[in-house]
Amino acid sequence: MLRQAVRRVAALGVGACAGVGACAGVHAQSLAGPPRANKEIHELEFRVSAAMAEKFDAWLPVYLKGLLELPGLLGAKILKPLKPAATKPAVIFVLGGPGAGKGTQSEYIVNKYGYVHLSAGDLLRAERKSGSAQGQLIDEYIAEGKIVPVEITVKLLMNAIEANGGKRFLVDGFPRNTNNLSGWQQVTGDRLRVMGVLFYDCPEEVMEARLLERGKTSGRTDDNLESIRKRFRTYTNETQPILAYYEQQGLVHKIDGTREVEEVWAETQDVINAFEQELLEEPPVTFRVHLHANESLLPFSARVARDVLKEWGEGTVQMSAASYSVSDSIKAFGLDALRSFD
Ligand SMILES: Nc1ncnc2c1ncn2[C@@H]1O[C@H](COP(=O)(O)OP(=O)(O)O)[C@@H](O)[C@H]1O
Ligand SMILES: Nc1ccn([C@H]2C[C@H](O)[C@@H](COP(=O)(O)OP(=O)(O)O)O2)c(=O)n1
Repeated sequence: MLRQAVRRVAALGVGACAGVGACAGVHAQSLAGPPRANKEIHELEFRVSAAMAEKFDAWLPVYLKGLLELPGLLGAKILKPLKPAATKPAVIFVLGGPGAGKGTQSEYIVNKYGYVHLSAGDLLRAERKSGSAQGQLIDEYIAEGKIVPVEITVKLLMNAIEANGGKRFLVDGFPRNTNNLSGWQQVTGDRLRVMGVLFYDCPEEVMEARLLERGKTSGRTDDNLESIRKRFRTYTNETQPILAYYEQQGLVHKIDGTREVEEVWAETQDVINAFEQELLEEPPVTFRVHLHANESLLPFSARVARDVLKEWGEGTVQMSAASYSVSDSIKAFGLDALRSFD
């Protein structure tokens, strides 16, 4: 009987069985074609939960290098460079007028959900205090209720994000104008995943009363009536258009910030829970590898299945394997374009 040009050998959970051939559910899918060459390309596909994808991406090339020591294995290529959304740090922006309750709710979120809280205002105030060259400029902007140039703010934010290495960030009080927004987009590109915007909506008279109260103890140079009013103008003229921008993208979650802290918190949790759910439901990431070998797929696939099970445990990685004769696979996959892992 003619050997099939393509044999889809298995679609199995690595944890489900010890060897490919022994698995229930193994099936052969026949595609017409005469036998060509002895050499085969073994295509292995790994489906990895989004949460594990980054670690798997780091492990796979190292593992394949070791695997190449096996006799009969001629080479290995990783087909798909990895850049899934799931591996990017998630960012939630927290916006609202001065005194709307951004900092208060952010603290609650940090305590319950473990997000890293980055307040643009706090970072700027810390930078000012550190006595850096730009300290005086920051000082003037803050007292005047104006928005500091983004080159300064985005650098502080990115330094904090990179230094922290966390996965979920609350970016509070940013982006506050178009300059903030474009600077952020330029610097972060697609490295971060913006999940949405928490927007605390509160009328000026409520915010003003809160800020004057806060000013009795905050020690902030801008919690006085003159600066507060300037900040309100900046908020209306510069920040509200940013909210409109994100609203158009369906990313804004508006929360009535006038109510008691606990009531605001209850609604905040609903929004964060929805984000958390979204992050959990991230689809798995698929990695594809081609192994070049002399004949016989089964021993290699079984070996990889065992190794993956040992390394990653039951049910973590789903693996399937297929075998192609070299002449067919060159056509099917444009092998010239493949990325070598080394
Ligand atoms: N829902 C609320 N009801 C009453 N006071 C609040 C509420 N949320 C915050 N505050 C108080 O109002 C002031 C401003 O809140 P804060 O969280 O610092 O606002 P923001 O970070 O938006 O400037 C603080 O003194 C805070 O304790
Ligand atoms: N993205 C930002 C955030 C804050 N700032 C400056 C200007 C703001 O009036 C002050 C205070 O901001 P902060 O968010 O700490 O406090 P309020 O929301 O105004 O109460 O910091 C900025 O220049 N750019």
